[in-house]
Amino acid sequence: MTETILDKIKTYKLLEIAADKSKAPLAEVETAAQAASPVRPFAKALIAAQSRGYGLIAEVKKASPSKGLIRENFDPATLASAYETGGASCLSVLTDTPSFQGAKSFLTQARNATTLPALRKDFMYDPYQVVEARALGADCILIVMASVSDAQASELEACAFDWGMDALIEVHDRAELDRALALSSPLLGINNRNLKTFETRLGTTRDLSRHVPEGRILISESGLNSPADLADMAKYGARSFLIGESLMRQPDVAQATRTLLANPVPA
Ligand SMILES: O=P(O)(O)OC[C@@H](O)[C@@H](O)c1c[nH]c2ccccc12
Repeated sequence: MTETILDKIKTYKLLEIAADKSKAPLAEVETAAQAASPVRPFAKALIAAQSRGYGLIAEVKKASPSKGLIRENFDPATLASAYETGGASCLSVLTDTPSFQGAKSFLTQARNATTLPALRKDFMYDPYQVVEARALGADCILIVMASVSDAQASELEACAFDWGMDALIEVHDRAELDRALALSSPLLGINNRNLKTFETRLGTTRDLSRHVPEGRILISESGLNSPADLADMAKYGARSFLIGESLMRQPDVAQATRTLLANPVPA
């Protein structure tokens, strides 16, 4: 089989993690995590927002492997603050550098500029990264089912819970969804983008949503551009959204966020 972008990411990520561990051993990162800013409730913020309107996890995203540079004028603190002004419930901050031009420091900068809870958006394989996320201030971590085993997923989830954080479990197909439902996190993200091919179809949320049981918070992720897209996804039970590119391309991010969230379909 040919190597996918996800395979390439995993290869460099494991090397990065090994290098990070030799620079800052786990005990050191744990000490930093204990001293970090207290956890802000991430899932709760979405639940509260989607009972009144839409929950938005607004993504601080400079570039992506499929689109290249998305936003030239990029200051994580300014963007995060614009998202908060526009009514976002939570932040997502890319900390991966090789594929997304993100940085670990962006997470801390973005979160410190707001009162919003923040997701560390990165490819997680090792509990070390989860503790590191908390040390950077993260309130939630991402678990991409396409790139971890069941055992890894539950280990990462348990570590997030141990540190008081939430975990967003991301799926793209039925098999990943079934594996995700064996975990206990209520936060379930359906990624409309296939991370192996970059094909993006909102049909992914439409198709998979009917297999999501009651009690999970369904988050539609990627490729969402307009209020009409959100209304469409809401018909399928997703009232929370993870959105990056379409907001990052707007000159006035606060106004674009406000416009996107205005006039939610009734719950
Ligand atoms: O920029 P978009 O199309 O609005 O998508 C945001 C987010 O869903 C996307 O960045 C994403 C979803 N899952 C990921 C996993 C890793 C990196 C990035 C992602």
